Amino acid sequence: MTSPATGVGEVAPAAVGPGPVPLPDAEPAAAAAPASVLDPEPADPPSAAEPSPAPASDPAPASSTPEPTDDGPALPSDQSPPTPLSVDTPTPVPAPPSDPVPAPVPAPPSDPVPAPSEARSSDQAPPPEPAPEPEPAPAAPAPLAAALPVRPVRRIPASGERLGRFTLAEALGHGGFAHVYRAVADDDTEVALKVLTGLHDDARDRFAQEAHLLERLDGRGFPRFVEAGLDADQPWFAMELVPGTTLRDRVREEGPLSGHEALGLAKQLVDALLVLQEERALHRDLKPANIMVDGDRAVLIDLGIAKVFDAATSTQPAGTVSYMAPELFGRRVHPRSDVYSLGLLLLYANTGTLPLDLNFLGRDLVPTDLVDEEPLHVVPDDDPLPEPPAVDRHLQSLILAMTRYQPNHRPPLENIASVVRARLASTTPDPTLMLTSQLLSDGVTAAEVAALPATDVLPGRGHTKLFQRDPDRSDTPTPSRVTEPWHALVYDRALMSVLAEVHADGFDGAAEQVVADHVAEIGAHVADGRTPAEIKDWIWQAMRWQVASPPDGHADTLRGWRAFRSPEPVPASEQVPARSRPEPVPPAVVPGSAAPAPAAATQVVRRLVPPPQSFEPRKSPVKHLGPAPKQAGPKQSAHATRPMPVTPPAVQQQPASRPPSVQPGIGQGIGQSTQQNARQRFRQGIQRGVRPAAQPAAQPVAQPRVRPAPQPVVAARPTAPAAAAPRRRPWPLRLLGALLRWVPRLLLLGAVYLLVTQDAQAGDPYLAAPALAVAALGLAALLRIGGHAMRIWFYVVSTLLVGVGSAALWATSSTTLQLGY
Ligand SMILES: Nc1ncnc2c1ncn2[C@@H]1O[C@H](COP(=O)(O)OP(=O)(O)OP(=O)(O)O)[C@@H](O)[C@H]1O
Repeated sequence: MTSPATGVGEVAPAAVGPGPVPLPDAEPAAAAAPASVLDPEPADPPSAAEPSPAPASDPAPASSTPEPTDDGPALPSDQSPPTPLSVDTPTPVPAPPSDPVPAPVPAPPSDPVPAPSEARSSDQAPPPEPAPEPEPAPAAPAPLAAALPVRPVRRIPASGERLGRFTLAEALGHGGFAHVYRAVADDDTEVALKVLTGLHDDARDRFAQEAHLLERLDGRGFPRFVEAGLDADQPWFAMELVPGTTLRDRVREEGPLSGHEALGLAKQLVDALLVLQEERALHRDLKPANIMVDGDRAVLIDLGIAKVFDAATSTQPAGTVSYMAPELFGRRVHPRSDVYSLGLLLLYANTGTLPLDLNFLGRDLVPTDLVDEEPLHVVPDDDPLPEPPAVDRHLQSLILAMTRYQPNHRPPLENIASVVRARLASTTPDPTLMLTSQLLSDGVTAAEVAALPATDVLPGRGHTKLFQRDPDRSDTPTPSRVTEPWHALVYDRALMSVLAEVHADGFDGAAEQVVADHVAEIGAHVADGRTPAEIKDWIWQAMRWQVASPPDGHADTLRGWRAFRSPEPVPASEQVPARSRPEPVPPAVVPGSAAPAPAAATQVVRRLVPPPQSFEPRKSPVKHLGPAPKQAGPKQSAHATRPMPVTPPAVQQQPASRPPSVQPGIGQGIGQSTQQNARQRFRQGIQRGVRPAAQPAAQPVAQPRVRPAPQPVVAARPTAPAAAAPRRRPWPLRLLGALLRWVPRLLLLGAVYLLVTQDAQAGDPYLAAPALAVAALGLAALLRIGGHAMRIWFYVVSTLLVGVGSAALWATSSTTLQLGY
């Protein structure tokens, strides 16, 4: 699924939890920062000089250290015989060792492992390197070692190791749960060998499923299956080594494909997906990094999260955010979910770019959605602004049909295949092929369709009715409003920055409170009636974060997280005076937000430069180290002082080409408005006691040149709902909110007062106190739904106590009366 550098928007499933440690980032600054989620393409892969994924050269200790795994202690190499796939053998899982001890680290090789491209260009396979000698791991400082939780990490094999009859050569890439190597068989044939390195609960099963599926696919559009060792302590399988490069790298290096080339690519991919469909499976992770291209041949790789389609729902959110079909965010897998991703993939192939938030629009796309008017790169002042990439008109209608919001409005693969073939043969395809019976039943007659030219676009209105063409109007209709504005919270970098921290530290329980506070701050209407818990769950799905657990001794609450983050106050001698405290450096670029402006005054940044990284779940070193504000070590302080993001001035002046509601951000608007609040929170509480990192003096930045937004384009965008306006609620409203939050407390106090003062003999009603308590609970619940931070559990417990107390009093007094006292 991923190449050496996990991409932005590629939230590797197994980068969560106790999976292997990803490659160290090339840029330290980038490494320190959480990053953008939805950029379509990953950061550039490391160069040959950079550490390779091969463990021997990977300085990440967790990656290179053979440690005990959940399947048992790691072995230096796997010599087990291959398993014939036709026989399903249950995998023995040895009990984990009771007392895991750090295992030796393979000695680093003297020469860096050659980069895949270098190795592939060579005709001769490099001679197998001798297995590295284990050497004792360097002793960690005692206090630090004690602070580190013991996490089982499956070892990552080194070049030169043998698996079955194969000798591993260089690493070709890795994802969250497996590493792929070029390997040489005893008979000198070359294969791509995939080794399981992730430690998810179901990693073994998923891995075996991938191998079995690959075998069944028999090389039709996928690498040919060769052999597997699934019973091994570290399972592996060998497959055809597909020459060439990924589509992502090809587009980056050689530019976008022409319309005809993209249609040729579409044909091969649709055929491959039809084969997959025959096997009743879905790929679920179609993206340019998962397509190998070699000349005109395209091969789909990485069936790691392919799902054999047996139900309408999935328990596991999966996919790469930028290319994910909207229904997958809600865990509803549909047989046409791959059709959606393929549509966006073709857009990327043909234009070399993918607008950031297409799958968050909540409606069918229109032609203007497909191009991003803002240039992707740094433009010197004197240069003319580059034209936005144009989509081939034949592809455009195809892409618009394939990316319809409702899965059953998308054409089936068979129809897409027919249209693509017709286009490649320069004949006119039947226009009804791009429609579905569902779409027709929603309001378009076959006659209407036949009246449209075959190459025409059939934009949807909302996602139910087709646009009825008005002969007097040539412009595109304005689509209906965005239906799910709260989805845009994922672009809110202030919120996402805190959530990424909370999650990285293992405090998922605190996240709900963070969301509740944030929504209450920016306006409850943004939540669109969703509860903080629902929003939090959705964000976890969208980011593919798995449930984490907090470090021992800390409650999984916001308070617990704060305590974890700042257990000790910073001594006065080390505190930086508030006024001289430097502004925090923007740590991350989240989708749609802008990157820091370059230093050179002659250049401006139009959008994300360099490509931002995704929030990689659970990569924060803080989860191991805990807050150490007093320790001045650069690594710790770099993370511990990770500040709330601040938009650099040059970037704030950028024109938004999308309305704020659908743009990365509710984003720009609310992101900015909440930035101050978030920063305030940052200073006041969330990172109390942590000093922000020093920041170099701000560089002078040129005013960005603003491309005047073409009016029709802006008009064609959805209008911003009220939720989008940058806002901080006016003080009377905030005061009213604070007063309202006091009402349930007062009601509860009244209930308790009644309870303790009521006098049975005076005939006081026993129901008054419970009634007041219930009213307090109800009001608190309403306020909570409205986005206020209320502790519902407190009201529930209090109501129960008042009820029980009243009942007890009533029982006592009636007994007393009956006895005649
Ligand atoms: N058959 C193959 N031939 C050549 N190169 C391959 C082959 N399979 C994978 N690769 C290379 O290895 C890289 C990683 O492969 P893949 O995406 O399958 O890894 P993964 O560990 O399954 O990813 P994830 O865990 O994210 O699902 C690819 O980007 C590609 O460069």
